[in-house]
Amino acid sequence: MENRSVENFTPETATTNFKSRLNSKTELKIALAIGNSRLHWGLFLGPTLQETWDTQHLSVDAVSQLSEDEKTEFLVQSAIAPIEQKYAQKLLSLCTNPELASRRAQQCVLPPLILASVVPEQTALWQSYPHVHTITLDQLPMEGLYPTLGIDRALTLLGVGIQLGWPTLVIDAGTALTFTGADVNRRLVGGAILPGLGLQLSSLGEKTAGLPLVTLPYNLPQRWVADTETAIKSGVVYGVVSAVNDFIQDWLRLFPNSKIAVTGGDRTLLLKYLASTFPDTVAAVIETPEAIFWGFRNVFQEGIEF
Ligand SMILES: Nc1ncnc2c1ncn2[C@@H]1O[C@H](COP(=O)(O)OP(=O)(O)OP(=O)(O)O)[C@@H](O)[C@H]1O
Ligand SMILES: CC(C)(CO)[C@@H](O)C(=O)NCCC(=O)O
Ligand SMILES: [K+]
Repeated sequence: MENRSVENFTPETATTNFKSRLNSKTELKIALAIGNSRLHWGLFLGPTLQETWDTQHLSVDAVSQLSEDEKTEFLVQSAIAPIEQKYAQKLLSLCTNPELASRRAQQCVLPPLILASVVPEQTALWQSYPHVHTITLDQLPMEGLYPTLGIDRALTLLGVGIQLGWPTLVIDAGTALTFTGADVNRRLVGGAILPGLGLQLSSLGEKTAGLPLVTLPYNLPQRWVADTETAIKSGVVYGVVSAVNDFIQDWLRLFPNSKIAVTGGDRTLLLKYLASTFPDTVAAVIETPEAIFWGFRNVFQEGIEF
């Protein structure tokens, strides 16, 4: 296994790596986790996660107006351009012949794209990428998964469990806020789903006549307040931290030695609010922004051919 971390991975070494690895189809992989708000990308060289980045969803309408070849070209560019930009390396430089995209894709070494998606409409778009594979629940070495469980929850749980140890509780502060826990036998114990911090704010702003759209405060707001904006912030923030604290405490009663990880786009703010309200609880929580990619890595290591 390669002993290289994201920290000491420079554009220079990347360029060398890409050049030397371009012909090794199995080494370079692009992992794409499709969430409800955005796309989360990870670049793997062998088992090593090199880089992560986020982008917007693709526009379903815009893509549907493209011809098949244009679609392929667009998807390849969407996946590859951020990598080329980061490493100042033309991944497809051997393939600049402006011929048909599909022919071009066939002739080039294109990293396979491995999807884990909870948004079927977005999954469908990516099927025109020349070398795409979708991870499903049955491929994960875990017990007790129920058929409608989100693949993001399962993959993240697997990643954290393998990286940090079992039992494991994962809190994903994304569009939805989820709790997902498994025991020492990698068996899903269960979890819970509630609207995420951002979604609570946007639904109040959008579904009421009298409430404005507000953003998440940088610090813990006052609890008892006499203005509308802060009252919304107070309700959402104190509601969420109380719920999170309560789920964690209950989980620790069941599994006193459990690892507890928090991930998702709102994790840093959530941790900050928790630190101000339940410092003892937050001391037990590990911030794991790349947790879902740990899950991808495990799937890659399981020996499934992509
Ligand atoms: N640059 C950003 N763009 C969009 N959302 C962001 C950004 N930075 C932080 N966030 C926060 O991330 C939250 C969404 O989290 P995340 O991106 O993890 O969700 P998701 O993975 O798309 O959704 P889910 O996993 O719940 O389906 C939003 O509530 C928002 O407040
Ligand atoms: C809960 C979300 C939206 C979180 O991304 C996703 O995991 C999902 O759509 N899950 C399906 C339902 C379930 O996990 O039980
Ligand atoms: K839905």
